[in-house]
Amino acid sequence: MKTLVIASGNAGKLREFNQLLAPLGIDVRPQAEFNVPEAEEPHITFVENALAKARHASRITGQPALADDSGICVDALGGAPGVFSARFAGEPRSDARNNEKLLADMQGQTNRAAHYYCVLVLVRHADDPQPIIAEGAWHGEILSEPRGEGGFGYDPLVLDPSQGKTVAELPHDIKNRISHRGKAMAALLEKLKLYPL
Ligand SMILES: O=P(O)(O)OP(=O)(O)OP(=O)(O)OC[C@H]1O[C@@H](n2cnc3c(O)ncnc32)[C@H](O)[C@@H]1O
Ligand SMILES: [Mg+2]
Repeated sequence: MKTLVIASGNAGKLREFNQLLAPLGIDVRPQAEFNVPEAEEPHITFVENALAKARHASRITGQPALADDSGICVDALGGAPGVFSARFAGEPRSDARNNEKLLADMQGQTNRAAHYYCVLVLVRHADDPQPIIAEGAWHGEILSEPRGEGGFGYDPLVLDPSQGKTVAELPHDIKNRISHRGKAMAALLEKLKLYPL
């Protein structure tokens, strides 16, 4: 069984990576198991932040590492919160306060279009010159009040019009199939066939 360190401290992401990868026989280990501290995310692009997180975890653990940098990009807010999604309402980070801020910023907006975006970066070792990079997006609309109990982060506010449900109302297997992260993972697994772990 191949071991893969997940370079994330987000419990919601870790749960989804487990659901996506454990059935494939990949032994998914959160970086916390190896006492990897949180990495800096100083960059203005998702891909640079994901690469920084993957390298950081791989350097400390000596294992291959997979990082995810993701966020919600809202058209009427010029793409915000984007790469700053985790800390939209400042420190300490809180999904509840981030969601309140998003609702406040969207008050009176008629254009509710938004998309989730995810970049995954896998490095075999910290100095891997050929990181595997894959991305996925998921388009939806920002509601004016939360619905649903599942998922994490902004999920109660994001409606998938084709499902008629918020992401927090979708069963996790459906979210994993159609989400930004699920699509990025499918693309990553295709690339991994060419360059196995
Ligand atoms: O960096 P790590 O440790 O992985 O954890 P994080 O929560 O800080 O992750 P990011 O820096 O990638 O920030 C992504 C934020 O975007 C939001 N987000 C990303 N994917 C999401 C999803 O599937 N559902 C809901 N919110 C999501 C959520 O608020 C995350 O905190
Ligand atoms: Mg982060």
